[in-house]
Amino acid sequence: MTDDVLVVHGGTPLEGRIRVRGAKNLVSKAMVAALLGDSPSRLFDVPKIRDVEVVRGLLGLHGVKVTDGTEDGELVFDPANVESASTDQINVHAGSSRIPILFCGPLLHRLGHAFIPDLGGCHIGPRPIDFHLQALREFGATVDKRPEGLHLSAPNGLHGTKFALPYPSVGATEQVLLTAVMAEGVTELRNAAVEPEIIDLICILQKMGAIIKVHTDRVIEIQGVPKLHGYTHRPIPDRIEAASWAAAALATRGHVEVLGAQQADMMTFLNIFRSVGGEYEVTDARAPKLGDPGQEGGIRFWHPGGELNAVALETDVHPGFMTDWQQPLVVALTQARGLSIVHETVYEQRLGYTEALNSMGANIQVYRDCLGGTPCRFGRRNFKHSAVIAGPSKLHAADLVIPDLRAGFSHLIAALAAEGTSRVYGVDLINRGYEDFEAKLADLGAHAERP
Ligand SMILES: CC(=O)N[C@H]1[C@@H](OP(=O)(O)OP(=O)(O)OC[C@H]2O[C@@H](n3ccc(=O)[nH]c3=O)[C@H](O)[C@@H]2O)O[C@H](CO)[C@@H](O)[C@@H]1O
Ligand SMILES: C=C(OP(=O)(O)O)C(=O)O
Repeated sequence: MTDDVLVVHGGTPLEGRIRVRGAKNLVSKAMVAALLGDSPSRLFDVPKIRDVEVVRGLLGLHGVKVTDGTEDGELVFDPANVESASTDQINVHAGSSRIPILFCGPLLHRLGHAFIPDLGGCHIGPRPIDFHLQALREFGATVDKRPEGLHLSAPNGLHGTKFALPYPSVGATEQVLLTAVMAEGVTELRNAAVEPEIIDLICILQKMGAIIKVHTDRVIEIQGVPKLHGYTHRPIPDRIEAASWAAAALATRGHVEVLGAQQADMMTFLNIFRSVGGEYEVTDARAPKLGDPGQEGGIRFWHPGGELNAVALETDVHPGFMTDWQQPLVVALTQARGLSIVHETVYEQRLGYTEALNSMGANIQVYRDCLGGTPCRFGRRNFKHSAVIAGPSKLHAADLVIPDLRAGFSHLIAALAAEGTSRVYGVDLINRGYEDFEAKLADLGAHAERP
């Protein structure tokens, strides 16, 4: 752990321009979808992040030939040899990723069986997969959960089903989509997740030949088809990374332009950003400002000076305030005057990082109560899932250890906003979801270096 540390000299506003590429929470699923095609697929703007490396490795173990395309960030997937791949290597740990669970449907369609190693991902709650397993069984698969992972089989193929999610789980919705598209007959999914990344995955599957209807009130209907072909796709940009840099601009009283950021995917964040007192300008390549014909699309975020305002926010499924936006933004809330309230309703244990912020001088109290407009699944279940942030607090440097991906970025922002020199340990974890973040910090004028 000693070499995995970043020395951060705080107190300098971040100023400059960075670019976000394909969304971490879509690109990895698009890669899995390529397994379903009977011809090659091309995916553009793939960020160089750990989650992509893990899925690229797993695809390779399953016989998919993954090569770099001609454009920077382009990957080409050739699934021709999946049936002949030897799968004895598959007991590889999923590492840091949650994606392996999404291989179930595609492998069952291609091979009639599958082994899925245990899952990684952020430690922000139990993160059960009961909805996934229930759905797979409803499609006709047998699922045997063992200590080393999941053993699945569907010798007679998979058939469509009617399935209602108890909670609009993103992963479980993707599990159903990736399985239903080639199942025999129609599948109706109720209470589905409808995040932008889900809709983009549906666009990819539709390009491949799938028939998917997105009805109102979170109902998705999939007509199974016997075969799918490859796709060519440029994914939606990473709205979580964009929001993370926006929060960094606010916390350090800086000005950051995020090229590639898309307003439509970030509207709830933009509303909160403005309510806190941040300023932003959407730049649209299709509607360039007068006199700036060559303008690229993106969003400029800046701290206008003066004080920030405390706000009350509740994380929720889309179109609510995304849970992954919460951790970076809270650092900016420590700088706002008054009492801010955060009610985290998606994950049970996503506020642990606030202890580190308190060790830097922040004033954050966490509660088991639902401190929000709507009671959530965690009320009276002993989970500290609400926080009150009193500000403004002057942050001072500290030694920090990163517990998970977004808390990692939150610690980075806090170190940048604090006075003095902090040491952020376990910083490599940030590479799981933020491409070239150290280079981006340098581009934005941050004073941070490896010892
Ligand atoms: C790789 C990826 O895309 N990760 C995202 C995905 O995670 P992921 O797909 O794991 O998130 P889910 O939406 O499934 O999980 C949210 C909640 O659903 C419940 N649940 C989920 C599945 C299940 O089988 N049983 C169950 O009870 C849990 O309470 C969990 O806390 O969506 C989350 C919510 O937008 C994001 O924070 C993650 O960044
Ligand atoms: C929770 C996250 O990712 P994962 O689901 O991959 O752990 C995240 O991206 O904030």
